[in-house]
Amino acid sequence: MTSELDLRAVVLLLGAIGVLTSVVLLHLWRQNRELLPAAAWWAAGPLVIFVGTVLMGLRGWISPPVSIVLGNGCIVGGAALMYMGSCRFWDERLPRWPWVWLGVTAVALLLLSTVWPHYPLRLMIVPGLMAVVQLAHLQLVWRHDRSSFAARFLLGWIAFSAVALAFRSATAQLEARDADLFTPSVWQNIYLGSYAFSLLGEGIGLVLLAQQRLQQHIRDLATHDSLTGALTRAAFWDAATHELRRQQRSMRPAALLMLDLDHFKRVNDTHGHPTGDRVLRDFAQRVRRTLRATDRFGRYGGEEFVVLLPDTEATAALAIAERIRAQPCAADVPAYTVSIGLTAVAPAGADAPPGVTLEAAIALADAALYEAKARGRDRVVQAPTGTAA
Ligand SMILES: Nc1nc2c(ncn2[C@@H]2O[C@H](COP(=O)(O)OP(=O)(O)OP(=O)(O)O)[C@@H](O)[C@H]2O)c(=O)[nH]1
Repeated sequence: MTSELDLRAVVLLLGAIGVLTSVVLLHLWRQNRELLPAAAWWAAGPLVIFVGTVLMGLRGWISPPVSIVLGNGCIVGGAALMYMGSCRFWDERLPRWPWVWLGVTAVALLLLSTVWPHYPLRLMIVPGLMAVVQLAHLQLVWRHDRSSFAARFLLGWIAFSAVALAFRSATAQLEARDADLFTPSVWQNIYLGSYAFSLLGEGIGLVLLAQQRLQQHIRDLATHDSLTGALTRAAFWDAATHELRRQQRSMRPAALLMLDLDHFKRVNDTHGHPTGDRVLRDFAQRVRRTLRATDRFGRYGGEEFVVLLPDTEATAALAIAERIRAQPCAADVPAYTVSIGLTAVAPAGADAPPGVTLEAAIALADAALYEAKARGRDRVVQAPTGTAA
């Protein structure tokens, strides 16, 4: 088994896998620069690893410092770039000084090993350092996503490579001092084979992760209003109908709010349409700040919004509506006010009769909103209870 594999060819094959991965990731980045800046880092990683494998493949033809120090440096650096890509992907700070010191120490030890050849030492340092990078990467992905298929796939491959690298580092002392990367051994075959596979698996995992984010973005575009980020009318309708049925089945209360900015036409006419847009965005932020994650917030049309509050009694809903109304607006937009109509959607058998539909609830909240406008605006009006039939 030891002599059947040409290890130089395996190392170059590993680099070629890196290039393929890199081309796909680079393509993803070029198509979606704004959304996937991380893909540039991810693409750079395997490319740098490829350079490293070429430098190492040229061992014997180029000087040892270039082949050993730069080659190994590129391989560790490539893995670090992929890790940094994931930091960018989840908006985490890039790793700082401890990593620089670790890298500097490793380069110094590798330089030393070119004048004082000691293969086991080198073998301990390089896979050891890469295992540390992979463990950090593993921990990062684990913290952000361990439920999606893409993340699980990636986690599996990173874990596999971390184990292979740690194992190689731990068994380094079994090698002869004057051996080198291409000295055939069972461990070397297993190690290089595993690393090539894990690089491919990791690359596929990163592509899947990027694709998952793109899909999510497309889904968001279809269901969210691009100006305010609130659900579109159709998406709100679907979500709220589903939620309302659930509330009614489990006999829990809910409330519905219709919100309309006051004299919004005047804002547009006085300050211009772009300022009107900023007001709408500010208002949407104001509402979101007040709501819980389970509440549904949609743009019903123009400057009219709608909110469904599950598990909320009328008195609590009134307090929430008041909080939205009374919140100060941002300093960079003209002052504006809002009128809110509210209706309680009580469970069957309580205030409201069974089977209150979303349509009926909206009609009630809308009537209350009309009342709020008629009474002078900038206020919350609750629809009379027991009228949701
Ligand atoms: N800037 C901006 N304006 C919008 C948008 N959608 C609707 N509008 C404007 O919102 C205004 C709504 O005006 P009206 O329906 O008369 O209501 P209002 O002036 O708020 O008066 P009341 O509701 O009675 O207080 C119109 O001038 C629309 O052009 C938008 O996306 N951006």
